[in-house]
This record gives sequence, C-alpha cells and structure tokens, in this order.
Amino acid sequence: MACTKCTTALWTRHRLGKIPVIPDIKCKSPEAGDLLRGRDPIALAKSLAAAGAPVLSVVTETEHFGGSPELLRQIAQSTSVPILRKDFITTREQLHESAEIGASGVLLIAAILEIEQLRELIDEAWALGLEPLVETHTEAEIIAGNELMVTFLGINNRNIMEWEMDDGNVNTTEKLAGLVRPGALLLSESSIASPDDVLRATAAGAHAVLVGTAILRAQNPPAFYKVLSEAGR
Ligand SMILES: O=P(O)(O)OC[C@@H](O)[C@@H](O)c1c[nH]c2ccccc12
Repeated sequence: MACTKCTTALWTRHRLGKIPVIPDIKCKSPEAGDLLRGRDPIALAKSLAAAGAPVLSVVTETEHFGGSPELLRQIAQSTSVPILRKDFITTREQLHESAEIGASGVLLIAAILEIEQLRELIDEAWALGLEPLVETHTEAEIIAGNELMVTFLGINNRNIMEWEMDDGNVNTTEKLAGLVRPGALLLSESSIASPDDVLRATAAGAHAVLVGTAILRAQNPPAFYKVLSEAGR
C-alpha cells in the first residue's frame, strides 16, 4: 500500500477550509545564518506539532543547512506527525536511509535530477513507503512533473540552485501554479513571511504552504505558526 500520510493530512486540513502550513525545521541557512539561536530543534518541532502542524519538514543537509539524518530520527521519534525529509536526494541509498530514520515523505528536487532519474526515485520512494514531493521552480520542471503524474508537487519560490541567496517571491507561485495538473496537491515553498503571503499563495492555487525562516525567526514560533495558519480568518 502506498504511503500517503503527508498528503492525506494536508488534504484533510484543506477540505475543512483551513490552510495547511508545514513548518520547516532548518538549523541554519546560507541567507539567514543561525536559525536555532541556542534552541533545541526537537523541542521546537514538538511545539509546532502541538500548535497544529499537519506535517513537519526537517532539512537534513548538513553543510549549508546544519541538519542531519540523526536530527530527523529524533524528531520522528518524539512526535506522531508525518515527517518530510528535505535534502538533496539523488540516490536510492538516500531513500533507504530516509525510510530507516522514520521519514514519511521525501523531497525530490527536479532541478538536480534527470527526468529518468526522477522517475526511478519516485517509484523507489513509493516502494519504500515514502511519499515523494517533487520540487519545481520553472515551467519546464512543472511540465515534467505533470508527465510523471506527480501527486504532490512543490513550487519553490526561491532558486535552490543559488542556495537560497536569491530573493524569493510568491510571484513565482502566482506565475506557475496554473500549469500544475489538476489533482496534484500543490505546495508553495520558501520566502513566505506573513499571512498576506499565505493568502497570495493559496489564492494562486496552492493547497498548502511550507514556511521555514519566518517561523524560526519569530519571537514565539508556535504563536506565529498559528497566525499563519489562520490567515484570512
Ligand atoms: O526558509 P524559507 O524561505 O521559508 O524556505 C523553506 C524551504 O522552502 C527551504 O528551506 C527549502 C526548499 N527546498 C529546499 C531543499 C533543500 C533545503 C532547503 C529547502
């Protein structure tokens, strides 16, 4: 049986008329620097799950983002919310590792994969009980995703190939959302910082949004999480 824990939790929230917001636990970033400021990422993840997050995303890449597979394992063990692994996955071994550390979903970045490689990793992810999220940033990548009948598709508002040093903007979602095949769950990712950004992304057609930096920079992350998820109410 295919594991659809991530999208099931997101669709459920969406059908209730709420905006599903996925917090992204990222220890540091090339643009923002240290994002933890001495806080415990596991406690932070738990507080965001308690604030109502339907899914948690954990960046496990070490060099640029300060994460690790071990961090994801510990977060997965301390909450019952499905966990999405964000990393630069290019091999089957990384998918096996993702399943082993307790991820429910995995990010596959279209920009770093050949289409055949993407197809193989999508199939392998499903076979391992992992739900693939295909991340795109261009029209061509969305068209490739549609051809592969992707069920969970992300539009990254930033260009990940620039290590998030570019100014991301929800404009990217506004420009590209209409190209995504109907039926896919569309996630708008990156540079979402206010309830207004959340509303722009959802008005453009995103079913859910993923927010890292703005939540981690907030004075009170769970309180700010709630402000974002109640945008427009
Ligand atoms: O911090 P932001 O701007 O809210 O962005 C979160 C997320 O989209 C970003 O961390 C991200 C998107 N794709 C990635 C791939 C790998 C690592 C990180 C990412």
